[in-house]
Amino acid sequence: MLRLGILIRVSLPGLHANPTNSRHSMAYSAKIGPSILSSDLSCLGSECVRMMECGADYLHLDVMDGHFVPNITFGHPMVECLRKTVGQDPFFDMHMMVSRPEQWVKPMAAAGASQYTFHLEATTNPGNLIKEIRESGMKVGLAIKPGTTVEELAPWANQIDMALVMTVEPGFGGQKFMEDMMPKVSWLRSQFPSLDIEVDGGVGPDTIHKCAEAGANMIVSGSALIASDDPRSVIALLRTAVAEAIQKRSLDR
Ligand SMILES: O=C(CO)[C@H](O)[C@H](O)COP(=O)(O)O
Ligand SMILES: [Fe+2]
Repeated sequence: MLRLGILIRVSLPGLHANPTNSRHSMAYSAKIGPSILSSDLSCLGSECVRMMECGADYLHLDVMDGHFVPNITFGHPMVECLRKTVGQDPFFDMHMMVSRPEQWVKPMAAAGASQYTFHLEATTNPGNLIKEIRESGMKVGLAIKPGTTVEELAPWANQIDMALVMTVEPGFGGQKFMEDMMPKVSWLRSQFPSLDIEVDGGVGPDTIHKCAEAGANMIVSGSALIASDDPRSVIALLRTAVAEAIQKRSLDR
């Protein structure tokens, strides 16, 4: 039986697009981040605590503004309350499905966000936004919608901590997983072997193996996990699938 959360070291000379300027460490691991979008929103704090107690590695918090996507969720005041409820330790990955993501960097940092994941489609100046996020003390995630090519993300890959490949059109939980996004993940993994690569949308026990084989290591799961009678087992299953794929990839080298 594999130990959960297996960590591997990768060393593939020549494959990284720009190894000398890369921010990525030479290790990545399987991490599972529940999306609490599908939970009872009147109990967000206790749902976050429940997910962490069930073995989640981080929390994926979906911020929607009703403009970039046709839905509204919550903003930084809610994040501040969640931080107080769960304490300092849990990692908050803010999935910012908002227009003008620049305007929420400082409020989110002050509220206790750990990583600010913005959409490439939402800004005209990704370089400046990356700099502002980092100066605010957060990690940087860069997300692309299904219609955006991975080549458009590539120029920024060495400046970010995580790339998010959306596997549904952003806006709603509970949608069908888009398997045709997997070539994007495979390409990113081949070009940036140590980059954290996240998938989000329709991911659960039925679809995790496609994501893991393609090379994703940060797994967002919403409805499949939250609605489960046994979220602890689902989290363990997802993590094991990713950890085994990481180990297989390292052995294949
Ligand atoms: O960003 C999102 C939607 O835009 C959510 O994170 C995502 O949909 C997770 O929920 P599910 O696993 O139910 O698809
Ligand atoms: Fe999300």
